[in-house]
Amino acid sequence: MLTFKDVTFRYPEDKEAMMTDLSFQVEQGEFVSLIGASGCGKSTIFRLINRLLEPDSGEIFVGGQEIHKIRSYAGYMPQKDLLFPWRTIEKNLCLPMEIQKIDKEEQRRRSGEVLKEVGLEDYRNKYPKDLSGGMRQRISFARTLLTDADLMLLDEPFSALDALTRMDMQEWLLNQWEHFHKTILFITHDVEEAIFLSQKIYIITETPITHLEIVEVPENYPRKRDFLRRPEMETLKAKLTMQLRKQVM
Ligand SMILES: Nc1ncnc2c1ncn2[C@@H]1O[C@H](COP(=O)(O)OP(=O)(O)OP(=O)(O)O)[C@@H](O)[C@H]1O
Repeated sequence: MLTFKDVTFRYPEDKEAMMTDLSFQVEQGEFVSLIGASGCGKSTIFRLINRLLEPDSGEIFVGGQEIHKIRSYAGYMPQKDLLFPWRTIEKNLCLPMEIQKIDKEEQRRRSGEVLKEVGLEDYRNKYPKDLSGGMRQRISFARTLLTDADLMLLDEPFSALDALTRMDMQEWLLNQWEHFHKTILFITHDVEEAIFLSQKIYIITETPITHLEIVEVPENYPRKRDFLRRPEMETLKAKLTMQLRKQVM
């Protein structure tokens, strides 16, 4: 689904490259978390996929095609929901479709459908202020779904939520993933969140990034949270935490 092939990138202001000859793949339908110390380049990888930045060399492919040759191949969900407070939930969901000049009836139909999928159809005419943090992130996820892209880039979407809502949202997200069969690349700082959610964890171990270390999480879905308390998972959690701390020290 996603391929980085020998990608090199340096911010123009920086002396050193952020990544050199970085290659990795994410397969269709996978749930992959991307972890690494603060400032190591996780969001830069997302910006390269979104084409907010261009590599100095190398290629990025989605679905086997070079990304500069295709449109609407990735949906992006940021940490903050970025909903407009003066627009109703429906109007917020319709905004990207308005920009694409999609017919009003079709906008209503599609936003209604997706609101039902995320369990918030009764909130169509409410405003963002009427919703809890978790609900707003569900709306933000719904808006990402409306891009119709198979690849979803989720950048720490739950980091601003309280611990209990965050757990609910993690379980909710896994249900959505199983339902929609999307490919998810998920940035998090939380090692336990990465283990609970993903099939594979890609770790940035150094900058410039030359490779990603890959760890597989040996647990089938649907997952129950108590698998995190098993000794081998505690060991994995300790190993990943140590790896991240080593980068900071
Ligand atoms: N526009 C820019 N110009 C120059 N340097 C930048 C720019 N944007 C980011 N950087 C630097 O690039 C590095 C990687 O930033 P990036 O946002 O990708 O890190 P991150 O791993 O996502 O960090 P965090 O976990 O804190 O969100 C940082 O050191 C940052 O200061």
